[in-house]
Amino acid sequence: MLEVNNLVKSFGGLQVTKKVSFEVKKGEIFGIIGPNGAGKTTMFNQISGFIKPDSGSITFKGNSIEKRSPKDICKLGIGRTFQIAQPFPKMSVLENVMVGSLLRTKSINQAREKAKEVLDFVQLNVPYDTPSSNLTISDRKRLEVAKALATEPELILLDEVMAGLNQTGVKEFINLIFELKKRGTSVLIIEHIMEAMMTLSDRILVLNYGEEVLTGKPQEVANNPKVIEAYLGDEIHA
Ligand SMILES: Nc1ncnc2c1ncn2[C@@H]1O[C@H](COP(=O)(O)OP(=O)(O)OP(=O)(O)O)[C@@H](O)[C@H]1O
Repeated sequence: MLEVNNLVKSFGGLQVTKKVSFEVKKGEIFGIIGPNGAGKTTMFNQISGFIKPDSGSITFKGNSIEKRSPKDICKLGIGRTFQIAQPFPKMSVLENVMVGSLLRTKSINQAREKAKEVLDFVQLNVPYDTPSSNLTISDRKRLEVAKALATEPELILLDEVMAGLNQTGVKEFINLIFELKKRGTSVLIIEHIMEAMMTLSDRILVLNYGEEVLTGKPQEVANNPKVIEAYLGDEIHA
């Protein structure tokens, strides 16, 4: 479904994506992990068109997308969330989600119905007219996912949607993501909560300093000494 090939990106002298390649299959939950600054969000930004790679290619359902705009990429079927959720603060939760659903329809009524359906699916259990600025962290995360889902993605990129949640919140999110998979949506996920990544992911790519350390099943990744070293860094030598 998604193929990333030899992707390279530098900011000034800092190379943050170093010839990274991977593919996400239809229906798969594919995780990306790595220490802070490893280049995970930069990878999402390239896939979703917010920054352009210096070289390499990204193909989605056979379409080359590395030079396309974020809107075109979203229309093709890739939705994303942002690490720092930024809802439109003066708008209600329903209106926020309608911004997403209006990508697929010009009818306000249809957009509203779609937005309600998505809000119910993510279990954002507040009245539809609640101003988004009044939401708790956990509900903001749900709204962030709802906005992305309203664009009807075939592949959704989730960037640390569980950060800051308590254990119950994390469990609820894991169930939600499994539910997405059941509905046929492919998922590319970045998360620091290792337990969640190990439970959810079919396969995991480990990045360190912009480079692939390993791609494998959760168990292979958890037991790999290179991965442990990437995480512990200097501590392991101390
Ligand atoms: N627009 C930018 N300009 C310059 N440097 C950037 C830019 N965006 C990211 N970087 C740098 O690129 C590196 C990778 O950042 P990125 O946000 O992709 O890491 P990450 O793996 O997502 O980290 P975290 O887990 O902390 O979110 C960091 O050193 C960061 O400072």
